[in-house]
Amino acid sequence: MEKVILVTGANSGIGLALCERLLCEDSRLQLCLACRNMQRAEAARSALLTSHPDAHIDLLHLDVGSVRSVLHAAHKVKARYNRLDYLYLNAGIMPNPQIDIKAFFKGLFSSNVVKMFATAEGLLTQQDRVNKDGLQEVFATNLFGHFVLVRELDSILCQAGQTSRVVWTSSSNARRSAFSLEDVQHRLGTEPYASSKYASDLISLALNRHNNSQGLYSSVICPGLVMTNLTYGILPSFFWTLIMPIMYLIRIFTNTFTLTPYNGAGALHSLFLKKPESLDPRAKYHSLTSGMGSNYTQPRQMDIDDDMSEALYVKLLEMEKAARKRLKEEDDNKQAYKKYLNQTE
Ligand SMILES: NC(=O)C1=CN([C@@H]2O[C@H](COP(=O)(O)OP(=O)(O)OC[C@H]3O[C@@H](n4cnc5c(N)ncnc54)[C@H](OP(=O)(O)O)[C@@H]3O)[C@@H](O)[C@H]2O)C=CC1
Ligand SMILES: CC(C)=CCC[C@@H](C)[C@H]1CC[C@H]2C3=C(CC[C@]12C)[C@@]1(C)CCC(=O)[C@@H](C)[C@@H]1CC3
Repeated sequence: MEKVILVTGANSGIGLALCERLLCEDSRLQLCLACRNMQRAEAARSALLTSHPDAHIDLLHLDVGSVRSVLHAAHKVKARYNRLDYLYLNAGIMPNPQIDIKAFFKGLFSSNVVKMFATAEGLLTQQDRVNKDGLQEVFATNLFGHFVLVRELDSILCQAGQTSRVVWTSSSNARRSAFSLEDVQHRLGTEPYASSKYASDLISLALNRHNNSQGLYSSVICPGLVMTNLTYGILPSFFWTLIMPIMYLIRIFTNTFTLTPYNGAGALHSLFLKKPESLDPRAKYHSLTSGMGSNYTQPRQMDIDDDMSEALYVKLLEMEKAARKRLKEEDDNKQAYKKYLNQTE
């Protein structure tokens, strides 16, 4: 049987570019596009089929920000496939981003200018909100839903005599100082995106510790700065169009300005080609682009430690248990109410 690959957030940007690159690599792959909006998912499948008419592309409804949707989607995946070779955890959000203009101009004339363009450290804040599960939306989407998905798919990811891979689309915006074990959802701060991405770096390390012996390997990548719906949400699109020539100019000095989704998906693609045993669990694999526009991948050590990653892993397990309990209670209450209605009729 051909390799089975599931990509979350596959209908646009980096996720869609990854699917295109994977099909160019091997058009016989079984691709599963896991998306929250089926209309956009259909459009993505049509676009992929235009360039690869014989490709095997399935769609799966998945709202990674909802635990119920994750459990339902995982159930469907297990019914559809008897193996899962690659699970790309790519869906992500950055709601209500705000740029600190003063910090931007200050950074522009400081020795930290290259770092500022690569990581946006000190430049970017977001306004988060609580979702239906009672969780912070950024945490729920970028981290927790994906964590529950990996756990739920464990039976087809960890199979005897076979290796499987989980790849997280993290970011160079991930920063230890934006994350706190006392506030893993980042309820109290203004950098939920940086916090959620740092948490995904930690969780990847923990997944390796707990699952390598069963043949499951986890890695993290950073796509660089890519022009997608996510980045277009940061500033008005006319502004981006206006500064595009400047962006290409900056790329001469900053290899992290990958700019196109194709370039951004470079590290995701290169991990597909690498043997899992050869990967460094403490490295983040960066998509980079030279001034002339050629694309390459480079591993860089992450600022993470085992104790913190284990502590977060334990916390997420507890949160997962609580979420499952809450959903079960909801289902039981619904059942009891239905029964009551039937009896009173
Ligand atoms: N662009 C950049 O410069 C960088 C991006 N990244 C990361 O790359 C990843 C992909 O983002 P990018 O391609 O840039 O942006 P896009 O907005 O184009 O892609 C994000 C994808 O995630 C999906 N998504 C969002 N929320 C959910 C949800 N609750 N359930 C299911 N799918 C969801 C979106 O679906 P929909 O179309 O329905 O919204 C979309 O398909 C993200 O994790 C992002 O954080 C990291 C570093 C830099
Ligand atoms: C290029 C010019 C002249 C102005 C743009 C300034 C900022 C809008 C821009 C500078 C660094 C960028 C950046 C990101 C967003 C846009 C910037 C802040 C990200 C935070 C986008 C999402 C990510 O995950 C990061 C890897 C990006 C880091 C750099």
